[in-house]
Amino acid sequence: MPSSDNNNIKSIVEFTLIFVRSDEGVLLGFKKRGFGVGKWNGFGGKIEKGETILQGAMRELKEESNLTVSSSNMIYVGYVRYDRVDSPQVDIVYIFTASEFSDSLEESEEMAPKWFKISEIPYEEMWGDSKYWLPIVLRKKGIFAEFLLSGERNMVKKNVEERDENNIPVYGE
Ligand SMILES: CNc1ncnc2c1ncn2[C@@H]1O[C@H](COP(=O)(O)OP(=O)(O)OP(=O)(O)O)[C@@H](O)[C@H]1O
Repeated sequence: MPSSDNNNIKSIVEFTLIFVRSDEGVLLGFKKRGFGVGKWNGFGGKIEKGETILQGAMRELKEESNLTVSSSNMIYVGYVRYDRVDSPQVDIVYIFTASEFSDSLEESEEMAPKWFKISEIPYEEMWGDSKYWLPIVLRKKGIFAEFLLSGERNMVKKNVEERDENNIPVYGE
């Protein structure tokens, strides 16, 4: 039976996000403009038409920090799904880590990069959901997380699952 309940029709927007690790800790960027301005986050952005998720993640890291990570050093750890009660847009954010990289760190027009010790990550100056799942990623575990948001960014519901390496979630499966 065809349905007139359009609340379940969602438009998916896919993003990438990478957390680069080194002896100095984890690399975050301070967002200087656009979505998330004034917050610290990993590096990433929208996946463009014609590129793979992996290519998108590598391109955004390069654009925003000048670092290069080869595809074999990109580690996919899972994804975070953001649904909204008041909008049909669902954001899927594919999360990567890497600890091998080349080229020098540079500030970009979008991001000011800085290394943080794990114990000094500024969760209060990041998106509010990060504190629920980033610690899991930094313990080298897989992640599946879903958040239901309303209004400006109130969290209505959350589900955060730590995953083993043989159970990393793939969106759409
Ligand atoms: C509720 N939903 C969300 N909550 C928290 N973080 C989210 C998110 N949805 C996307 N993200 C991340 O935020 C950055 C967007 O960056 P954003 O500047 O929009 O992307 P991109 O560089 O492609 O922008 P331009 O369109 O080129 O300006 C990028 O790291 C992406 O992973």
